Amino acid sequence: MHPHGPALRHGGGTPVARTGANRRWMSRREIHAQTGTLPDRRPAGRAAISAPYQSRCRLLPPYLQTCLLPFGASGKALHRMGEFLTYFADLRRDAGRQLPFAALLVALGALLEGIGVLAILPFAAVITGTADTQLSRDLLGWMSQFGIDSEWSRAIALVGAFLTLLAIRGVVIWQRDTRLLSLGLGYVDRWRSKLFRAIGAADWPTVSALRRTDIEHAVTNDVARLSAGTDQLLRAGAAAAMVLVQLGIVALLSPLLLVLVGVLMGTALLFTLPLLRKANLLGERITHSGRRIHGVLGDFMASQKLARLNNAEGDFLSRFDSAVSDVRGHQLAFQKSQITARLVFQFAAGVVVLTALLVGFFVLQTPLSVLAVTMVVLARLVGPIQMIAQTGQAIANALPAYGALRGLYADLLAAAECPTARPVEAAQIGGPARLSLTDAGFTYQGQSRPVLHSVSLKIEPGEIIALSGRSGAGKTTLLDILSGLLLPSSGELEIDGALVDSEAAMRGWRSQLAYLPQDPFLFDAPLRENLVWSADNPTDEQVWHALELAGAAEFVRASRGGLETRSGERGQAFSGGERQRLCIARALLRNPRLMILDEATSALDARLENDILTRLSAMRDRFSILYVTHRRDAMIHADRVLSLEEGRIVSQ
Ligand SMILES: Nc1ncnc2c1ncn2[C@@H]1O[C@H](COP(=O)(O)OP(=O)(O)OP(=O)(O)O)[C@@H](O)[C@H]1O
Repeated sequence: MHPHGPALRHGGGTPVARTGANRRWMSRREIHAQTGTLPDRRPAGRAAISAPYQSRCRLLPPYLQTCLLPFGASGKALHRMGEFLTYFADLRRDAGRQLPFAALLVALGALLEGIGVLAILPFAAVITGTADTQLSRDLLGWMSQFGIDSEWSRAIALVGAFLTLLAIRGVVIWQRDTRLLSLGLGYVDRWRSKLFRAIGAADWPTVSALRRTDIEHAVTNDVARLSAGTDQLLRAGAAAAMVLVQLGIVALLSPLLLVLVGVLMGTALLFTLPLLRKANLLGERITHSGRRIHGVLGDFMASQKLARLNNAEGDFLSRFDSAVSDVRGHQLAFQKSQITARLVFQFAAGVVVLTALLVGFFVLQTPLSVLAVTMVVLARLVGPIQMIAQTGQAIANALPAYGALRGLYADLLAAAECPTARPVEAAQIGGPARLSLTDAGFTYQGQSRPVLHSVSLKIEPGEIIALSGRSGAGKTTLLDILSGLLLPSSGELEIDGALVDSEAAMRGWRSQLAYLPQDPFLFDAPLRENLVWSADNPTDEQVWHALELAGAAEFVRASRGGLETRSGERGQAFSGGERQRLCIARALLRNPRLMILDEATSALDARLENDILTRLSAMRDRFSILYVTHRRDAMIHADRVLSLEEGRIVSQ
């Protein structure tokens, strides 16, 4: 056995189920623990976010469902409540140990607000010279124990106490608000980061099936909506605490008033309940139309040149306008319903305040100072209660964004490659690889027709093999299997005698090879960054050497910035042939044991292609080479030429 064989076999991770390309490396129980949701048992290969996304949510506990159903709560409403509870539990879990402290600050802030309001009573007593409540009498008595008897000394003491209270309240509220803000921001940051990681960790069939613009929309728009909703929810939590304390004060002053206020406030809140469903529906539509905007924009940017050449900008523009106007329409409808709710509530609140005043004065004969405090309390309650009602709408509107994020995350986790796989560095092994593929078959997810049928292929160390075949014959699919991106649906891949049959082994194998796809890719970054990106800190000397071998040194030297030249978006600053040569240099810097070129020299003229293949062939003591080409001239460098036809190797 090859000394490095076990490294390919092991690396941790237990497959839960393994059926060719549809593998699961994390159990459903694990996924549930991380996301609060259970992924479908459907294969992960086609995990594109379907729109509208069917979020799978943990349902409400059965006892709650039983309680709510008689009140006409529909299945959809229960589903939405379940989704909200899942979101809330997720937020709570994420806040972790910060939560009790934040809750303490919220409670303290609310209490200080309440005490501040109650301080009006002794003030009123001092100003009017009458202590008409027990609280004022107690406080005045307590002050006279300390010799604070005169009106002036009482007023000064009260002003001093009030200012101190205000200062403490300021500090607590500042602490509370900054904590809540960082809780909310941290939560959405972690969502962004875990999505990003999950994309990186998901297997190739899943990731390649995702639409790039859907991912962009999820990581930007959906997360931004979740952020706005979370921020409002946390602030509403603080407001709710304040409302509770102030209602406590009303209860202290006059329990009957409390009942009155409670009944009328409840009625006002009920006005907003029907709007929740609408807010949720509009949220779903905003998510859907937002994705369309990203999709059209992505297609337009990717096909700029073609769109201009075909005068097709108008088509993109009308699709874009239609999606933008849809989003605007839904947002406008949502804002209108918020405005309606606000106005309805303000009207109801006016009725409450006036009723409380009239009932208190004429029916209950409440003392004037108590009535004054009650009015202050009620006036202060209107804002927070209104905010709580609006938060309900905002959350209902943001829940579809949360559902989309959670669903995408669950799909990605279900397709996660073994997270503990430790790839073996090529430099540690060295020397060209021996590769053996036996009876490999492959069928793409959702397709009935196999792309590859019983393909067997051996590459000896240092061997150079050319692969040709018609378009669609399955060449790229075969290369993806040989490079450990796809697991064959049947058959086996062995590297140096070790079976590549697990995610860990696939990751390990990928770190030992260099793969040059048909479309050479460069980031919008300096050339140096582009070249050393996947290598192990090469020196400038090594970088230039690789550039020489790839036939790229000359034009890099000639460019004004040298290695610091920016390559532009997707390498636009260089021609197709130059990009290919830069990518070959990057591949060489990886010290690969197998070099795979999928028509990676197709943009070069025959002389340059010949030149580069000659130089690569001279390095067969370092790596084996497998290259796809259709040019007869290019095949002369190969020891063997294979031809693939309809998924079968027909000549060797
Ligand atoms: N992700 C995918 N999902 C479903 N089918 C796919 C996928 N990728 C490729 N196919 C199908 O598999 C077949 C082989 O594709 P492949 O890209 O391997 O061919 P190829 O020989 O490399 O073609 P070309 O020379 O045109 O690049 C094609 O019929 C293609 O439609």
